[in-house]
Amino acid sequence: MYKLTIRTSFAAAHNLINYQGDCENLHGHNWRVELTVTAKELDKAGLGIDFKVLKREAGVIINELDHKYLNENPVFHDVSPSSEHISRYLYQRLSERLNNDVITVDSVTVWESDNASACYYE
Ligand SMILES: Nc1nc2c(c(=O)[nH]1)N=C([C@H](O)[C@H](O)COP(=O)(O)OP(=O)(O)OP(=O)(O)O)CN2
Ligand SMILES: [Zn+2]
Repeated sequence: MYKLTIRTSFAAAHNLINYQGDCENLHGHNWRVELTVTAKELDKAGLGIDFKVLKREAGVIINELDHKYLNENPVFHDVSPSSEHISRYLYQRLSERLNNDVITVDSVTVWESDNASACYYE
């Protein structure tokens, strides 16, 4: 088995809901996202999956969040747009697009600062 990881990022605004403190107010982050997939086997070029494909597929989903107010996204209407929920959302969307007989999304880690991240995996 192989684990492959790509990194990307997006900038967005949010406010936590059902939270008491500064973060209930509108503010923003430059979130960094790490996507890790497992590959059962390699192709003839020695690749589990081309990093270009991972970046492209992650980009499709990330672009929907980039420079947006996350609380306005229907996904986060009833769910606070915490790093935990963002990582779970990205995991689910990317699993739909990438999982096949060879490739499985392993985890999505979302960093909201240099020192704080949330990782979702199943
Ligand atoms: N488990 C989580 N905790 C917090 C989340 C989260 O998504 N998951 N989010 C926040 C807020 O988004 C907030 O913006 C972060 O605030 P804070 O930790 O205070 O970040 P700062 O960059 O301001 O760091 P400090 O140096 O601690 O001021 C909060 N918690
Ligand atoms: Zn925040």
